[in-house]
Amino acid sequence: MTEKKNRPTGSSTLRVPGRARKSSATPGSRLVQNDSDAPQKMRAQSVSLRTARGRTTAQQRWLSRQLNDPYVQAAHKQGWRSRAAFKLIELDDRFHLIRPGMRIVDLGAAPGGWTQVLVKRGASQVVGVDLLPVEPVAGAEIIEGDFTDPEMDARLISMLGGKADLVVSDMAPNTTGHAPTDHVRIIGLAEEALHFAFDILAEGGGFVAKVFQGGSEKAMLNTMKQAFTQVRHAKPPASRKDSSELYVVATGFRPDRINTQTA
Ligand SMILES: C[S@@+](CC[C@H](N)C(=O)[O-])C[C@H]1O[C@@H](n2cnc3c(N)ncnc32)[C@H](O)[C@@H]1O
Repeated sequence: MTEKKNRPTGSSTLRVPGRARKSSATPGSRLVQNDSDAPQKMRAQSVSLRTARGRTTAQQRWLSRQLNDPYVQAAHKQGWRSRAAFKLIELDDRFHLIRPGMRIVDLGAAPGGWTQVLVKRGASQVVGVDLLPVEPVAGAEIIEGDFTDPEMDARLISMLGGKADLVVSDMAPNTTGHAPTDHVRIIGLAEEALHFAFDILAEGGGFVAKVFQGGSEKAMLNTMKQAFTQVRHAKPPASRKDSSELYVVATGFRPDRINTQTA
């Protein structure tokens, strides 16, 4: 198993309802919105005025965007816990990543939207982890904890009880508002996820991770190109246009191509 301390730092088209209708989905309702570009950004804008209802202007803006977001409304209607669920649905529709009977690890699972999709699309075993608590998802096991803890890999591997067919990571650190810092942080998480994938993936397995548009992930991409048959970038339609997030999708894991330098 790769030691964490040695690791580098660092469709069917979705039919969404029209934008006009108001939804009952508010931040207090069951649908939890924790995409990387949401409340953290709000917190970063610390200087803001409070409205008559006690919300900051940034909170007011976020709420208004939520209420007018067709994906938020569709998630609420269809029972997904996050609008992020649609990102995985769209990625899967395009790349055919999830197949019945698969064993899958879900990194950064809260509030559980991707986990729901994985189970719904037939995964036989789903193991997830998040810093935040996640309400149980039938058919999945989720640990509350930090994926970067040195013992977390072993815990996840033992819970899965065998090799994984797919590792997905939607992990996003709290954003600082300083793009280069945010980029380095998210790439650090994605690299950890990749090296974990090297430890746990079966031959032919797949890997999906959230990254931010930037440039410094070249080293990670080169490593991935050695270890997988195909590596592509994708920005699913559900990913907000004003967010620099995108996903790297690697398929056809080739364990024989992993050498000590790569791992
Ligand atoms: C965008 S959300 C994931 C949304 C999820 N895919 C869904 O559909 O519901 C990103 C998550 O990454 C988690 N995260 C960030 N850093 C983490 C870490 N070091 N270990 C575990 N989870 C982490 C955050 O707590 C957050 O819940």
